[in-house]
Amino acid sequence: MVPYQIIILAAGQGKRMKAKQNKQFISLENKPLIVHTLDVFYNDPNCTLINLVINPNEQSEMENLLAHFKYTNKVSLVHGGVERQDSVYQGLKACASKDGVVLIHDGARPFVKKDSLERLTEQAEYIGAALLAVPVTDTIKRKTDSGLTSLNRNELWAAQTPQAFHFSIIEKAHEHAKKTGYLGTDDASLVERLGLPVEIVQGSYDNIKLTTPEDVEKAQAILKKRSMNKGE
Ligand SMILES: Nc1ccn([C@@H]2O[C@H](COP(=O)(O)OP(=O)(O)OP(=O)(O)O)[C@@H](O)[C@H]2O)c(=O)n1
Ligand SMILES: C[C@](O)(CO)[C@H](O)COP(=O)(O)O
Repeated sequence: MVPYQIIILAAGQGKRMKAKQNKQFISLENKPLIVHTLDVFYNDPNCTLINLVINPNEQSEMENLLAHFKYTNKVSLVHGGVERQDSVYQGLKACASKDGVVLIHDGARPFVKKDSLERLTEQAEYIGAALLAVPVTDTIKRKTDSGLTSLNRNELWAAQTPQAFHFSIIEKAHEHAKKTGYLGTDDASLVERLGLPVEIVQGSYDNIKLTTPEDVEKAQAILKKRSMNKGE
């Protein structure tokens, strides 16, 4: 059992979702998406602090939501930045402890499983950096001006979140990325650039990120499957 702090990112605009509001407020089985995500960590005794990174324009909406769903402790609101990486940086700066293991997670991934979390935090504590990922099932092509090449699928993994780090490692990785002007699409890539080891922990194909409208239907199907399994 590894105690951890977590940064949950909810400060994006959800443009690809094409919804009227930030996708974090989309209702799934009568609960906003971000509440499904928060519940996983709020109810985990190993989670000591949640820095929920938000868009400053949504401060009162988020405060109302936290009050309505009775998050009475361990959740703090932090203002995010323009890019995902800026939001993570703000979340790191707001962490109460600069020690131990810190997780970084997309608010738009509500289906992370408890056993994945346990394996992830153990690896992060041991190695220094770890992420959930699943083997790629499609054949991936690289297209450049000189034509197509096919990548070796046996070596390819689709990165997910949470990603977990010793605080000092991810802090250093973000400072280095800032200094060198590197903008990554995930946090593990910032640690890779320092030349430090990062371990993959196999996650679940259900740990989807809700990105496009089609993902809402997938999420509803996952929730339905879960409630049927509970009733067995
Ligand atoms: N400046 C940003 C950009 C993204 N995120 C968060 O990072 C997660 C992953 O990003 P993505 O799925 O791309 O969300 P959005 O940026 O909201 O979506 P889009 O790119 O379609 O606008 C989301 O939970 C999103 O809220 C964030 O906190 N701050
Ligand atoms: C971090 C991430 O979820 C790993 O798959 C992903 O890279 C986020 O990318 P996005 O473009 O911000 O959705």
